Amino acid sequence: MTQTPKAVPAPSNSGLPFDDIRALLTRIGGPDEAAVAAVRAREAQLVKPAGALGRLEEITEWLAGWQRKPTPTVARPLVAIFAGSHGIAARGVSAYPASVTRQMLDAFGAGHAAINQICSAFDIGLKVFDLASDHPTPDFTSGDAMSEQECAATMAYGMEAIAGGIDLLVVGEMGIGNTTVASTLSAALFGGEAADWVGRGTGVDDEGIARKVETVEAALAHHGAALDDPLEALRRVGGRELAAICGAILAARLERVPVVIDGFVATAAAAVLHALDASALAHCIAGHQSAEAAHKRLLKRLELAPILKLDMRLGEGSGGALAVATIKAAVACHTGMATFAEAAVSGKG
Ligand SMILES: Cc1cc2ncn([C@H]3O[C@H](COP(=O)(O)O)[C@@H](O)[C@H]3O)c2cc1C
Ligand SMILES: O=C(O)c1cccnc1
Repeated sequence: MTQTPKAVPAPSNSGLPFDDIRALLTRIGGPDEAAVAAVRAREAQLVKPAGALGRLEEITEWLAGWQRKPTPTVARPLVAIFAGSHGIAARGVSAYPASVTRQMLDAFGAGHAAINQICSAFDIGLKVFDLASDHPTPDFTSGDAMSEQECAATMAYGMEAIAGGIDLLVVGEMGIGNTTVASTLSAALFGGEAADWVGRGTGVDDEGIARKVETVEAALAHHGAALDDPLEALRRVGGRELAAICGAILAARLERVPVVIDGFVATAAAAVLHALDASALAHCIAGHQSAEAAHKRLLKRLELAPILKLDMRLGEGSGGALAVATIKAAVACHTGMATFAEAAVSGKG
């Protein structure tokens, strides 16, 4: 595992950093239809009843279309864990202390966490991006989590996740208190009652739930109509790991790397891009549906169908990494199976 050095995102020198992000969004294109057609043509000849691999066939088409090649690969998949810390954690919105974020970064480095085991079980690379996690962002019930420059620079840092020739990216996160961040951002983007977007996260009790609802409501009241712009919502009531996830997803689109989104927190980050451009997540797939009820709600809004439902509520990219195993199997079937002719098996009568 590679652990990148601690980095405090440098302020960007460009006058209007969010304009740079919006400009990148205008450059996103569609999938390679010829690659999709090639996959379909081969799929039809493989030695199985037509369509019998169900969603695996769709997954192979999706991968080929966004990798822009007729024979898709999952040879260099990577889980990127983005880590941040949050001023709102001091409001008692998590079942665990904020110090756990730093301790878990050490655990990732030592190979002690769940994500380490899943990545090694399926031969997936793992990189941790520490987004100044020793410096919490301000409490967003009374201020902004980030300045525009910090938010844009953090998005740019997240873009580094696609470096090194990877062919599939899983976006995951670590940051005590960040399910409340995800709830606030979701409420800002989609409206509805705060309670609809709040869940137990690491396992808060009913009082913890009440504090989470109160935090979301206070943030919405403080920022008001400024949250109508999705990038403003991200910088005001988001967090660094969520901004970096947005950057990573956007860069992946421009560099032909399909993306597997992990749980509620990662999906809330992705929702910012969707709010900016409804086609911005077409190269993304939902790895799983987490046990956090708001995740189901969010996936529905984004029209993303999860590959797995395992009642997981961990984060760290864990559900996304498990989905990579399924995606690998889909590609193995597509590329390794024989055709009816090669296997000398009779076709449909
Ligand atoms: C030991 C430990 C390992 C984790 N790995 C991911 N998370 C997850 O829990 C946090 C979000 O939940 P909340 O909003 O309730 O704090 C994030 O750090 C997330 O990735 C963990 C949490 C803990 C305690
Ligand atoms: O679904 C998630 O992303 C999640 C749920 C609980 C705790 N941390 C993350």
